[in-house]
Order: sequence, then structure tokens, then C-alpha cells
Amino acid sequence: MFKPDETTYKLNDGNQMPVLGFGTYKLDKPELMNQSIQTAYNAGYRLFDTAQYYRNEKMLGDAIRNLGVRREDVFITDKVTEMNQGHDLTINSTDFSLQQLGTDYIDLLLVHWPVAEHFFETWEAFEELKKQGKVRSIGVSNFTRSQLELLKTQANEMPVVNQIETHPYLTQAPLIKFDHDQSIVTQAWSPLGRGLLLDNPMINKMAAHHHKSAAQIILRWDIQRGVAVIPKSQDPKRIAQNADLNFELSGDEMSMLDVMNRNQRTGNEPELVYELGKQYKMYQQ
Ligand SMILES: NC(=O)C1=CN([C@@H]2O[C@H](COP(=O)(O)OP(=O)(O)OC[C@H]3O[C@@H](n4cnc5c(N)ncnc54)[C@H](OP(=O)(O)O)[C@@H]3O)[C@@H](O)[C@H]2O)C=CC1
Ligand SMILES: O=C1CO[C@H](CO)[C@@H](O)[C@@H]1O
Repeated sequence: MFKPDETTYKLNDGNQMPVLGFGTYKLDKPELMNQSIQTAYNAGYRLFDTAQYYRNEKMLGDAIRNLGVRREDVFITDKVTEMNQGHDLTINSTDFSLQQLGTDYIDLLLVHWPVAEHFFETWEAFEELKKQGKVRSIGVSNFTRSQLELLKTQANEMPVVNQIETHPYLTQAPLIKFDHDQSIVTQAWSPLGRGLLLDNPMINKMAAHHHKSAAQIILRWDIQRGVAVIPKSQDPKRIAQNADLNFELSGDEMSMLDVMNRNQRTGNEPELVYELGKQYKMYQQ
């Protein structure tokens, strides 16, 4: 049995990344962060996902230290926000992130959203940060196929992870296949569609059949289709539940989930953010 809490993906740079991770967006109070990280660690999560944009890097770093485990026993993902892109801003903001997290390396650093302005410069800085050992693996988030193809025209090394919005209402099959063909691991953000999917009757029928919750069905579907997950919860029972994924969906159940696609996003459209990037320069002037 493929056990998510014990399983890692081998990334294309030779590093390992846990299949199951813990999302921390909106965990913005130290006590809540501490309790949630402790509960998550006890439940088997080893990957913790933050971003400069979440303004909780310091809280997360403190909560991880409070676990009293070795640094190498956890995996930290961080992301460089749109406003901090460009060569120097990427380098400087990552140094600040390291300081906030209280660590001397980040396991996986992602370009949070593709931004047309400074598109290649930002990636050049990512490659430098990796060479300097400040970052172990480099990846992207919210990149479409055309943005990955554009990046490939100049990158010395390609991203090893693409973190994208995907769930049964936004299955992203073509992009996930493209990532896979390029040896890029796809990681699902908002895998539960921020709660949107949890009252879907078909998913609840499957949940009843397996004596699991709707959230567990969706997370298990992701893992069986080769997608890493980072669900967020601040409820101790739900944190543990989302890590309890050692059951199997049948081929028919997988197909039923595969066809629920409605191309329905909860977040921004990546191509739009990419174009809006041209505006950021105006804000900075
Ligand atoms: N790269 C990017 O652009 C983005 C990355 N992310 C990352 O992905 C992570 C996950 O995405 P997020 O947007 O938080 O959404 P999720 O899809 O993980 O859903 C979180 C919501 O679902 C609820 N929930 C969680 N588990 C259960 C459960 N078992 N039963 C019922 N309800 C549940 C939570 O409530 P409660 O807490 O009360 O349990 C919360 O309201 C983020 O925290 C962040 O780290 C997110 C957005 C964009
Ligand atoms: O990571 C993130 C958390 O959610 C935000 C609001 O949808 C996103 O824009 C951002 O990418």
C-alpha cells in the first residue's frame, strides 16, 4: 500500500519531497500556528508550505523549532511573491525569508506566480540561490504550459515542482501530464477547493462507502493520480483526518472523480497574473 505519510517523490534534482504536506495560508496567530504544526507533525506531515505573502514565516519557523526535531526531519516550502520578483529583490527577499524562518536553507523555493516583468531574471536568481545552498530545490507555482515552455528557452535547470490549483472541479489533466513528461512534480494547492467540494453528493457517496470523509476521498484521488497535496486545516481532528489516507480508490471511483472537471477556479487565472505583472513595475516606481 502506498502510504502518503511515509512516501516521498524523488525530484528531478535528486532531492526527495514528501507527497503529503501541510498548508499554512491563513494561520496567522502564533498560538494557532504552534498547535497546528504540532498536531500536523504528530499526524505524520513533514512538509510545511508557507509564502512571503502569508506573513507567517516567522511563526512557522518558531513552531517548527518548538517541535524539537532536527532541521533535516522537516521540509519547508516557501514562495517569492510577485512584488519581490526580479533578480536583486528575489535574492534579498529570500535572505529575509531565511532570517524569518530562522533556518540556513529552504528545502523548496517557488516562484509564487508567473510575472511577465523580470520573468527570466527571477529564475536566474533562483538558480543562484540553489548554487549557494540557500535553497535545496527550485520550482514554480501557477505556471501554465506556455510559461514553462517559455522558461525552458533560457533556464539552465528547469523547475522540479509546479504547485497549481487543482481539485475535482479543476482537474488540470493536460497540465499535469505536461509536468509529468517534463519530470516536474505537480503539487495541488487548495486540494479541497477551500471547502467548495466537500458537499458534492458523489464524493460523499464514495466517502460513506469507504467510511472516510469527502476530504479524504479527494486527497486520496490526488495521491493515486500522482499529485502531491498540501491541505490546510486549523482543526486538530481535520488535520489528522487529512493525513489518514491509507486506503485505495477503485479504478471506477478514480474515473468518476476525473470527470467532475468544470474548469472552476477558486483563485486567480495565471495568464492574467502574468500580464498584470507588467503593472507591478509601475507600483514600484
Ligand atoms: N501557490 C499558491 O498560489 C497557493 C498555495 N496555497 C497553499 O495551499 C494550501 C491549501 O490550500 P487552502 O487554500 O488553504 O485550501 P484547502 O483546499 O486546503 O482547504 C482549506 C479549507 O478546508 C477546510 N478543511 C480542511 N480539511 C477539512 C476536512 N477534513 N473537512 C472539512 N473541512 C476541511 C479548512 O477549514 P479548517 O481550517 O477550519 O479545518 C479550510 O477552510 C494553503 O494553505 C497554502 O499553503 C493556497 C492557495 C494558493
Ligand atoms: O498562496 C496564495 C493564497 O491564496 C491567495 C488568495 O487566493 C492566493 O492569491 C495566493 O497565491
